[in-house]
Amino acid sequence: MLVDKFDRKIDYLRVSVTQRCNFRCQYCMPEKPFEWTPKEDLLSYEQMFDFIKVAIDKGIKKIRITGGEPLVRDDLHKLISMISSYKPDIDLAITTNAYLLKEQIFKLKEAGLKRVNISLDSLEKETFWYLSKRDALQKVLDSIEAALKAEVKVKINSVILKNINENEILNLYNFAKSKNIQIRFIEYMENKNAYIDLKTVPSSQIIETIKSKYCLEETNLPKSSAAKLYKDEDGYVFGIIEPYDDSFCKACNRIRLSANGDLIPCLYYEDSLNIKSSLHNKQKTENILKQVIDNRPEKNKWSHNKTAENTEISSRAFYFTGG
Ligand SMILES: Nc1nc2c(ncn2[C@@H]2O[C@H](COP(=O)(O)OP(=O)(O)OP(=O)(O)O)[C@@H](O)[C@H]2O)c(=O)[nH]1
Ligand SMILES: C[S@@+](CC[C@H](N)C(=O)[O-])C[C@H]1O[C@@H](n2cnc3c(N)ncnc32)[C@H](O)[C@@H]1O
Ligand code: SF4
Ligand code: SF4
Repeated sequence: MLVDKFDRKIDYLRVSVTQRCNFRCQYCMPEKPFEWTPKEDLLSYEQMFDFIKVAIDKGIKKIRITGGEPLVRDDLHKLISMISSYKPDIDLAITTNAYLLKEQIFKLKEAGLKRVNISLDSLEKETFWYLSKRDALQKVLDSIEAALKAEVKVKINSVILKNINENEILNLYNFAKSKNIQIRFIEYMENKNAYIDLKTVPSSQIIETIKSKYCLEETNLPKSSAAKLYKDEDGYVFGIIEPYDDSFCKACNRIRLSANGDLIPCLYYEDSLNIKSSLHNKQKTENILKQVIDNRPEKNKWSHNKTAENTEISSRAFYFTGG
């Protein structure tokens, strides 16, 4: 079992398989090209799997494949299949913008994928384009249908931004509710790769907006993710993710592997150790894993510094860490 020095059990690994993406979401990536890690520095699937086996043997029970956009690697089903053959009962999921999901979902499901979290920030064609710089809404909606048809468990993630899609909170809510999909609204997290004029919509405003139509209560459902869960009067459950809040750090169970082999102890700290050169040696890989877990901070950097002039802006790119 993997336990850090704050007595938190680590059983969730997020693996980023690429930094590249077919979208340019304003809150995540600059529009102009920038430097990617050279191809030769990226891990192959075999190398990722070498690490994943060690992690599973040490107690990892949930693996999420992310990116960049994981489905730009159109052979992703191969990695899914390696993991699922090694540990069939693992909670195996991906986080995706879903642009390429419809054509891959059956292969992925067959390979052992159990869940998919889909990013969907707008149901309006123009706003979708404005946010992601791609005319892709219909393809994403078709992919959602395809995933439901394939009977893969779906969640939706929506980042809500001031004056951009804050008017769509209820539409997104009703859309997800009508399909019985859990939606999680995410507070925008400032970072150096995002467009500068973006402003977050606080979770309190999101809740108030939903309360204007529905009666809500906070739930006592078991929490395995960063989301606070609420239930409306019809029993529909949705979530709010407040990245600046540190309350879920107390139960944080996750570490991250980047596409170039950086093992990252916490989303909000710059520290990491690269495992690439150790992968041929199981003992060395285990040692690095242990070191990274020993190095996990108690909580995120912004815990006591939430006012504007004190707040640090993360220079870590979401498309690098996988979110
Ligand atoms: N602060 C913080 N935010 C996180 C962390 N992990 C995920 N998030 C945020 O939650 C968002 C959604 O994450 P997902 O990729 O859907 O994964 P998840 O929430 O673990 O998904 P489930 O396994 O379905 O609960 C990410 O984009 C991040 O904004 C974390 O460790 N710390
Ligand atoms: C980095 S993306 C990678 C996976 C995939 N490309 C996708 O968009 O779902 C993972 C998650 O991070 C979220 N994200 C990216 N930048 C963010 C930011 N600045 N603040 C909050 N969430 C962010 C996205 O909305 C997405 O749900
Ligand atoms: S949030 Fe996901 S889809 Fe959007 S640019 Fe970042 S990696 Fe790509
Ligand atoms: S901020 Fe760090 S410690 Fe807190 S939940 Fe995220 S990864 Fe875990």
